[in-house]
Amino acid sequence: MVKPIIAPSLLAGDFANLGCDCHRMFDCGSDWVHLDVMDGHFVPNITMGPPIISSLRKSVPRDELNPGKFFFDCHMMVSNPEQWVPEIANAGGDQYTFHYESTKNPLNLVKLIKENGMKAACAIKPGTNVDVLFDLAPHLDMALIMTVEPGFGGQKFMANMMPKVEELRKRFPNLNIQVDGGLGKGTVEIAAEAGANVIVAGTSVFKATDPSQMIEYLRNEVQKNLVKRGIDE
Ligand SMILES: O=C(CO)[C@H](O)[C@H](O)COP(=O)(O)O
Repeated sequence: MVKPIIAPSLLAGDFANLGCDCHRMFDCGSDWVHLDVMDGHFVPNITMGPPIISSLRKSVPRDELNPGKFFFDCHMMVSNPEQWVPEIANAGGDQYTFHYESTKNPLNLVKLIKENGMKAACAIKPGTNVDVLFDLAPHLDMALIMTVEPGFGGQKFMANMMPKVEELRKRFPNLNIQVDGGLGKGTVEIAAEAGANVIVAGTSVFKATDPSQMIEYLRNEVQKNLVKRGIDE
């Protein structure tokens, strides 16, 4: 059974005020915040790394009574993802999403992430076949189907990625399936219908007049479809 999880991407926030934006998103009802780590090598952009995540964690400490709260979902768009696992764990990351395309041994990497106390997730770029996730999925806490080429916010949602989501959902009814890129009103409906339950949304949430309403809208769209499939928690 899965539930709707809405993860605003701080990539669309104000980089001079990331701590405030992080608090604002949780105050607006987000389940997670999505932190896009880019190294300028795996993708043609550079964003944040362990020092910023560590500062954000100090600004938004974990709630010991509610361990799932204030969840940092770290999307590692980096070459050599093995290198950063301990640092992201020490910085306060809760989930480590590596790219399938960036590692030679995904299963070993999953083990390393779990040994470091984080949840393990694997992402695939638009050009990567979903089949690569079938053997790995039973070991994962989440799979991420990219709906844009990774690297930049504000791009157009690729609806032709939905067969990947459908195929994964058919095979793994209890897996968290995340979509990332171009999600908002008009596209979340398509992703939710395909079976996605974890929605990353940067531009649509940060540019909304009322981010709380947008987060609620995204959550309702996912919930409706999970109920339809009979897999809601
Ligand atoms: O991973 C990303 C880019 O690589 C971002 O998380 C993603 O693009 C979200 O931004 P938006 O909702 O504005 O499309």
